[in-house]
Amino acid sequence: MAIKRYKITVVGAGFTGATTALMLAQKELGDVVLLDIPQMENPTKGKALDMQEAGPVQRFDSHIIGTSSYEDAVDSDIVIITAGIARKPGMSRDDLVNINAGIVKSVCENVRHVAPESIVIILSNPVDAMTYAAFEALGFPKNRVIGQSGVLDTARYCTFIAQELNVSVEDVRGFVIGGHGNDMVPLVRYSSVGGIPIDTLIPVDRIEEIVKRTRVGGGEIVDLLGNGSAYYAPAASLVQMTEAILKDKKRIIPVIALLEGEYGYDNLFLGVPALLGANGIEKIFELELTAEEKAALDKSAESVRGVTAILSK
Ligand SMILES: NC(=O)C1=CN([C@@H]2O[C@H](COP(=O)(O)OP(=O)(O)OC[C@H]3O[C@@H](n4cnc5c(N)ncnc54)[C@H](O)[C@@H]3O)[C@@H](O)[C@H]2O)C=CC1
Ligand SMILES: O=C([O-])CC(=O)C(=O)O
Repeated sequence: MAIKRYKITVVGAGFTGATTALMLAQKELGDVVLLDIPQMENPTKGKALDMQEAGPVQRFDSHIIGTSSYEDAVDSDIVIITAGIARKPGMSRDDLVNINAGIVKSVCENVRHVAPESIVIILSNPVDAMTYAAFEALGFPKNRVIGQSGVLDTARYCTFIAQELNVSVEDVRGFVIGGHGNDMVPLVRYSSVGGIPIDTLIPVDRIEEIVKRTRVGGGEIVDLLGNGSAYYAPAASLVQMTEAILKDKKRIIPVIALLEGEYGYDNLFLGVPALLGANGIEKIFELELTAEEKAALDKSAESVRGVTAILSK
């Protein structure tokens, strides 16, 4: 019986990339290729070897290698792109657009050649625009180019709801859609705890606080860290998306997808609820929105469109 070992390449071996690689191995989702620039080859090899040596203790058999050669990424099933600069306190994600667009495009040129059948997940910021840049550079069908923001933003939102009510995070459900910026749209009406709508459990002013804190959740961590941005929850989010695809789980989670008319937007990558399975994005769900929710989404879409437009300048 031939059992396939999946190959997952993580480009960028910094905080998010290295954490993702370890979490992927811990879950034995496949063999992991951790890839960074030639100047970082030895540290990348060192991180990979260190992770590999956790295998006997944590009982995983995934192979992890560190490299700067795209030859090692040949025929990857999934490629996760975390390459790029992270923001520092006082910066917005959008400030990274020019430098990270160059990096993401050059990474995608390589990925296109060595792993033409792969499904690519982008993390680099500003991630909505970077997913657009990746889509153009890869030339892959839209179902195979996916950005990560909604899993993370929803995780933050659910964390705050669970803390507010002192209940298990396992029972909290919610959705954050829109762009990965301060205009993102946590959908209170679609949020529940143990099936009970949160607006019957939490006072309006407290819900507003939770929504506000979610919107600046990345900035809260940036300010605390002082010299970089979040990586544990972002890595966990990438791993959840990878697992949904490799196990063909048909999970419904918010991801950044190319919209071609959905929600009234065209030619725009934006966070929306989607079905993730073996073919990547298998379906986009169009939720019914109130006028207020749609206005909030329009505002978020507008700011993503503004940053994405910088790419063609
Ligand atoms: N979408 C999201 O929800 C999130 C996005 N991010 C973004 O992810 C990116 C990475 O963040 P961190 O890992 O914390 O940064 P980091 O600075 O720790 O790591 C970035 C790595 O990318 C590498 N790199 C740069 N150019 C490269 C190239 N051409 N090819 C391969 N590797 C290259 C660097 O050498 C470095 O090791 C940032 O842009 C950050 O803003 C971070 C967290 C969440
Ligand atoms: O805030 C940042 O720059 C990193 C990120 O996207 C997040 O943690 O949400």
